[in-house]
Amino acid sequence: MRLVAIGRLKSGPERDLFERYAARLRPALEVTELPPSKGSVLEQKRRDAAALLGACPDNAIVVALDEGGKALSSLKFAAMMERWQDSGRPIHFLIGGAEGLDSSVIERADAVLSLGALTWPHMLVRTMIAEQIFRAQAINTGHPYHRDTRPD
Ligand SMILES: C[S@@+](CC[C@H](N)C(=O)[O-])C[C@H]1O[C@@H](n2cnc3c(N)ncnc32)[C@H](O)[C@@H]1O
Repeated sequence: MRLVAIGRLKSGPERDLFERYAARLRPALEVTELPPSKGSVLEQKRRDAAALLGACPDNAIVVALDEGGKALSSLKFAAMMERWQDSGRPIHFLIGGAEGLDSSVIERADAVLSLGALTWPHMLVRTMIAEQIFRAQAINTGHPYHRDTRPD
């Protein structure tokens, strides 16, 4: 399982929080950080997209993080994670840079996931997806970390 992101997560509280969740994940969540590209907005998006997709093997399940994607419940995300893991294919989560994801990434993606309609900075997106993967793991193993106690 791999997270591929544009930009570097520097030492500090954001990185500590990401690592707190990432350390709990089985299989491990490897991280590939790619340098932000230069050029016009369009060029940056295209170059970032080429780098992001270039980091994914052909058989990868590509999960693009984009605010325009599908906002799933944690239970639905957990069910998808279980299916993806059962497929035996490597799962790659993709996070865009300052200019967001190019349409070529959205087209290649097996799933486009939204963490809500708000735009989040990439370092928070990393932590949020790591936490949701951990939550999915807890749901799929019956661990009490996830309490499904909302009203019907
Ligand atoms: C700072 S945001 C980029 C914003 C960019 N201007 C745009 O319009 O997409 C950096 C990356 O974080 C991720 N991201 C930000 N907000 C998100 C959300 N609500 N849901 C899912 N991913 C999000 C996306 O991968 C995005 O490319």
